[in-house]
Order: sequence, then structure tokens, then C-alpha cells
Amino acid sequence: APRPTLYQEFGERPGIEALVEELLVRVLEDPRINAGFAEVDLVNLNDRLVEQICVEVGGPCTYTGRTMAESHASLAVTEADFNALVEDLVDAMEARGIPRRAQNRLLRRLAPMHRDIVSP
Ligand code: HEM
Repeated sequence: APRPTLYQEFGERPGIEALVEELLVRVLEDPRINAGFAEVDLVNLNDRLVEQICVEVGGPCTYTGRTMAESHASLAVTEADFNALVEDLVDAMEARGIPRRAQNRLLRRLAPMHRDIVSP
């Protein structure tokens, strides 16, 4: 059998939807960062994250949200905030049983966004 694609390793669209749900539950329960999400439209955030992760793992999706710079510019996100969110994402991927190699491939694709998300 051919190797599964990265998109398949994430369980395609249903797997990504379940992953984002796991991620948002963790973020909203994470006292290090959850205050920043109190006033946020979580349905929009959920849907944009599903689109974005789908695109980043090579799925047949389109990201329809704002750029990372636009959406995080006024949030004063710190290095520690960024690391906390990545930790929550890794925990969510572990909980979903996503293979370690596939996890790392997504993390490598998100890493360059750091410069647009963390405030200088
Ligand atoms: C790799 C890291 C991250 C990715 C991929 C990411 C991705 C996204 C996406 C796709 C949106 C939706 C943009 C839109 O509505 O058009 C968003 C919004 C948001 N992000 Fe992030 N984000 C990351 C890191 C963080 C961190 C570290 C924080 C703070 C702890 C954060 C806080 C927020 C908040 C509060 C919003 C909502 C802004 C609003 O609706 O006005 N993000 N993010």
C-alpha cells in the first residue's frame, strides 16, 4: 500500500475538525493563555483553524480568514503564549493519535508564522 498522505494521517476533514475541537478545549482551559480568548468569536476561530490546518497538511481546502499578522497584531502575543499554544496543539495531536512524524510536519509548517503572531 502507498504511504498515507499527511492529510490522510490527520484523518482528512473529520480528523482535522476533531483535532481543532481538542485544541480549543485545551486552549480555553489553559490558564496561561485563556484570558485572551474570552471575547473571541469561537465559531469563527474554530472554522478558520480547520481551514488553515487543512491547507497546511495539504488538504483540498481554502483558508478564508485574515492573515496571521492582521489577526494577531493587536493581541500582544508573547513568546511564552506562543509556546503554550504549541504545547496545547501537541497534546491535542497526541490525544487524536496522530503519528509523531505527521505532528512534526505540521509544526514545521506553522513555525514560520511565529514572526507574524508574536509581538516584537
Ligand atoms: C501557530 C500558532 C497560531 C496559529 C496557527 C493561529 C491561527 C489563528 C487563526 C487562523 C485565527 C483566525 C483569524 C481570523 O479570524 O481571520 C486566529 C485568531 C486568534 N488567535 Fe491565533 N494562532 C496562533 C497563535 C496564537 C497565540 C499564541 C495566541 C494567544 C495566546 C492566539 C490568539 C488568537 C486570538 C485571541 C484570535 C482571535 C482574534 C480575533 O478574532 O479578533 N493565537 N489565530
